[in-house]
Amino acid sequence: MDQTKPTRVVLSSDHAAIELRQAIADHIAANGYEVVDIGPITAESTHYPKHGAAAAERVASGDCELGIILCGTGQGIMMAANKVKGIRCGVCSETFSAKMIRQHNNANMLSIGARVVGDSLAVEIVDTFLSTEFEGGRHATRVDMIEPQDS
Ligand SMILES: O=C(CO)[C@H](O)[C@H](O)[C@H](O)COP(=O)(O)O
Repeated sequence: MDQTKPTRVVLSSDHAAIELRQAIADHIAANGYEVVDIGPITAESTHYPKHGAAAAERVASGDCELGIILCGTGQGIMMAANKVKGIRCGVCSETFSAKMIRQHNNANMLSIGARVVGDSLAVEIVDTFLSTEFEGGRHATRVDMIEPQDS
């Protein structure tokens, strides 16, 4: 990461995670990250695929360096994000996985289930994800193999 300017982090969710998304946005903004919260604003029922894809596009385009997305389980919105070329998103319910998806998988997006983990654990997971760097080396070879090869 370029340490000379704040890391831009895109946030999105579906209706199941509006309050947790706001708590995460406030927390990471207070810690010096630039938050790009692309909504939705209300808790009206909505469709997680469009919100996962919209956040993923922000990361894939380079507008944001990292992304954090949330839905009820974290699973559906993660699946949608991972359909976007260049996105590596993992669902985490504990901090060890949040550390490893950065160190070994160079994940550029994190997904959390608001109906799975409590708010304080979610914030710990976010902090771990944001503060862990990719190790490179043998892991870079493997991460390169994830991207579909053009035929
Ligand atoms: O967990 C989810 C997908 O993996 C999402 O939160 C879905 O929107 C969830 O299925 C929502 O269910 P709801 O009964 O419509 O709130």
